[in-house]
Formats: sequence, structure tokens, C-alpha cells
Amino acid sequence: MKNKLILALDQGTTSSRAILFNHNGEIVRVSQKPFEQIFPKPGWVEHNPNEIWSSQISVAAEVVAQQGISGEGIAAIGITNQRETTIVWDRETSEPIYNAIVWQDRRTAKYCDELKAAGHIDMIKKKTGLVLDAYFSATKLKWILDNVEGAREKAEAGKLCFGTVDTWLVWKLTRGNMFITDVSNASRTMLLNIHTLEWDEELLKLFNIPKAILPTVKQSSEIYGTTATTLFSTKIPIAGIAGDQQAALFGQMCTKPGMVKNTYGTGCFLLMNTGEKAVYSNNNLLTTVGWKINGKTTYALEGSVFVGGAAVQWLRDGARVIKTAPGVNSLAETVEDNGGVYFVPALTGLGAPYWDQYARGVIMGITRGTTDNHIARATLEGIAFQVYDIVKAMEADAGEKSIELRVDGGAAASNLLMQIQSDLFQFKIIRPKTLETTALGAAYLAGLAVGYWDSVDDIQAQWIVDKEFFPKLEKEKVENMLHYWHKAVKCAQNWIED
Ligand SMILES: Nc1ncnc2c1ncn2[C@@H]1O[C@H](COP(=O)(O)OP(=O)(O)O)[C@@H](O)[C@H]1O
Ligand SMILES: O=P(O)(O)OC[C@H](O)CO
Repeated sequence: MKNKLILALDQGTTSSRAILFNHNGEIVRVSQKPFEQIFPKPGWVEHNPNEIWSSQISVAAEVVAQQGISGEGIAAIGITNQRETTIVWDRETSEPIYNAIVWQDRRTAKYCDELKAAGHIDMIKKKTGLVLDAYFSATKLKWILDNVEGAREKAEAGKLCFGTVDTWLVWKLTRGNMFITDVSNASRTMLLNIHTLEWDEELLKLFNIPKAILPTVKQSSEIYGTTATTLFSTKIPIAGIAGDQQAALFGQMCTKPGMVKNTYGTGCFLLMNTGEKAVYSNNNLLTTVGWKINGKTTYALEGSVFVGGAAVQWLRDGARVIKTAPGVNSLAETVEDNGGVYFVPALTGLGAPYWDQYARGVIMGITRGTTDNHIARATLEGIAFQVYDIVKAMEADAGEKSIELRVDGGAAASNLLMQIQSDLFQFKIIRPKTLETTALGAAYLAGLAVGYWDSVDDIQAQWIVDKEFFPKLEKEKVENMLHYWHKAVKCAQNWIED
């Protein structure tokens, strides 16, 4: 068994990845495929669910083929995924009835306002740990049922399935045999009571969601079933599922209360393990389920930034200032500072700690001397400032100052971004050798379930530091930058009027 490999499927916002890990937690092979981002209207973001599946299964098949193994060589599959993204499909045909509404999509912002005005904020926070925002699945699911012709009747009749991306992938991997999700993904729907870990009747009534449309909620690490034989040469156990941010927390081995990581992907997500206690924030952070293993639930506090690496992507695809994402670094490195330019990348509103659905991006402080180099630098800083604001909120909740931060995700590859982050915090940033901690977390969850690894202690030593970043910038300069950053944030806030 230990000679076999674990296959992690990491279905992210911008690409699908498949990674084979060995018993030492090392990457043996990776394959990655980007897929289309669909923006039908300002503030709307969609994916084609069939493309999510085809890109994911093609990279899985690719790593297996390139490694020259068959299904026999894989001990288990672990799944991790972009969270909240909402897919509804026909139970009979497996055909989606609408595009996936992506977590960044703001189309239900107004409906959230109505719910706030009707006084539902506290009940929702108490039961789900979440802030009333268009980010989560419940309002997106309601939108599909209300806006796709015939959907509500079909849902009432039990003919439709709703799933976050994990549910959709398991459905496809098992050819419709399994309709499940795990507690970490379920906790992001705004329909799960995070204390009982069951779908909540009061919430289902509020959002007008028929229970028949929902999957069964499972632990994050257990043998759920096996893949359909038509996909790989043999049946492979599917044994781990977690939302990507919770998986990254696990992959970073933040398994003890108080441990924190930040992932710099499309968005940025800072999570702190709070142990068996669901801790509530007084500073606009989310309470979420980390994972459930062997009947024990671990909770986390989370600060979510909607646009992190996606700001770099916009610089590449929207503004066309750079040709590749890493190109942002070579541009930004050529200037010593931002030249007074501040970019608040509120391209899909602002997440924690502002929770402003109507904020939009601003670039402030442009002068005749401003160049694309300054804009590139301001983009990286805009990512780091947002993470700074979240750490401050978490420190206020914890009542103590942070001393270090573990980082991962695609954009954490940028040494400049990590240096800026350390300068802002004035403490150490630690980047582990494996930046693919999301996939690694899913691999660990699956491997633990099938006995590939014996226990968390067995894998703890596999977390190895690659590079540490220490603050270099004087405190006064940092304070001045923070002053202008917060001034720019005010300009971005509450921009959209309808
Ligand atoms: N070297 C780099 N410097 C800065 N940003 C980068 C770099 N490499 C990738 N990125 C950004 O990181 C993001 C990709 O990270 P990843 O963890 O793969 O995201 P996701 O899982 O959300 O799809 C992209 O938004 C990209 O713009
Ligand atoms: O695709 P990522 O890595 O940016 O993660 C998306 C999050 O899960 C959204 O909550």
C-alpha cells in the first residue's frame, strides 16, 4: 500500500489540477488545466459545470498515464475544491440546468440586503457562522430555482440535485452513484447548522429550498465509495473531501488551535484553527467548519478576500499590462515603492472585514509620473494590504498579536509579494516547500481514511520550510502606506448604487 500514490483532485476557481503524492507527501506528478471564466454581466461570474468536470478528469487521466500506472497504483483519491460555487443538475440525465454560479458572483446582493432589513443577520450568524452576503451558496441556489424555467417544480419533485463542486465531482466520478458533500463544504452553503452539522429546517424555509435537492453530509476523511470502473481501470476509493481553504489549513499542518495559514490563490483566505470550539468573531470574520475526522469536528475562524491573485490576472487579461502572472513581479521590482499609487482590487466587492457587496476596484494617486511599474507594485500591495486588514481583525478577536504566518497558493510564489507582506506585518512569513498545500491536505485526508498514513503525527514531520521573509521596511513608512491604503478603501466602498 505505501508504494502506491495518492491522487489529489484540486478543482480551483481558475484551473483544475491533479497531483500525485507519495508516502513522504512529495509531489510526484502534476497536471493543470485552466478553464473559461464567464462574465455575463458586471458583477456576475459563471463557470460551465461540464468544463469543470472535463478539465478535472482530463488532468487526472493525464497524471496517471504520464506516471505509467493504472488505477491499481493509486491508494485513494482526495478531492478539494473552490467553495460556495453552486451547481444544479438533473438527477436523471446529470445535465446541469444552468451554469455554475461562482462564489465571486454578486447577483444576489440585493436579496441579501432584503434579508438583512428583515432582521435575519443574527439568526444566520448563530446557526451558520457566516455573514449575510451573496458569497455563499444559499442565495445563488435560490436564484437558480427562481430564474430557470421549471426548476422549482422539478426541485420540489426531487428531480434536481444541488451541489458545491465537490458534490458535482463525486457524482461524476461515481456516475451518479453518490450524492454527498463533506462538512467543510456544507458549512459554506449557509444552509448547514454548524453545531448539529445537519441541514437546517429554518434556513431551508427562509431560502425556500426543498430538502430533496440537498446531498448527504459526510465527514472529511472516510471511504465514501469508489470511482466508476469506466473511468480508471479499477475502482479507486474516494476517501477525502474538503473545501480548498480548509484543505490548505490541514495541508499546512495547522492542526492545533491557534495555528494560522493564508492562501494566496484567486482570492486570499486566512484561517485559524480554533479546535473543537466554534468561536464567533466580533470583527467580521467567519466561523466555519475546518474538518471532521473520526467523529471529531475541528472549527476555524476565517477571513476571506475576494480578489487576491485575481488582481494579477486582471492586470494580465483585463488591463493587459503584463503577459503572464509572474510578469507582475519583474515590473514591480523595478521601482522602489508604489510612487503614491494605491490599488484596491474590490473587483467583486470587498470581503472580510468590510463585507461591502457594492464596493468596486479603484486605483488612486495616479500622477503624470505613474508608470505600469507602479501599478504592478500597487497590485501586489493591494493583495497584501487586504490580508493585513484580516490579520488585524483576527488579532482583535484573539486579543493577542500574531508573530508569524504560514503561506501557500499560486501567488505565494512571488518573493516580492511575500516581502511586502512581511514589511506590512512587521513579522515573519514562512513559506513551506510544498506550495500545493490545498491538494496535499486533500491527499492527507484521503490517505488517513484508507490507512496509507496512520495518524496526523505520522505526517506532521513532512511540513518543511522553503523560505522565510523578515520585515525590512521602517515602521513609519509602513504606517504612512497604511494610512493611504485605508483612505483608498473608503473611495472603493459603497460605489455601486443599483
Ligand atoms: N509568480 C506569481 N506572482 C504573482 N501572482 C501569481 C504568480 N503566479 C500565480 N499568480 C496568481 O495566483 C493565482 C493562481 O493561484 P492558484 O493557487 O493556482 O489559484 P486558484 O486555486 O484560485 O485557481 C492567479 O490568480 C495568478 O494570477
Ligand atoms: O479557488 P481559490 O483557491 O481561490 O479558492 C476559492 C475559495 O474556496 C472561495 O471561497
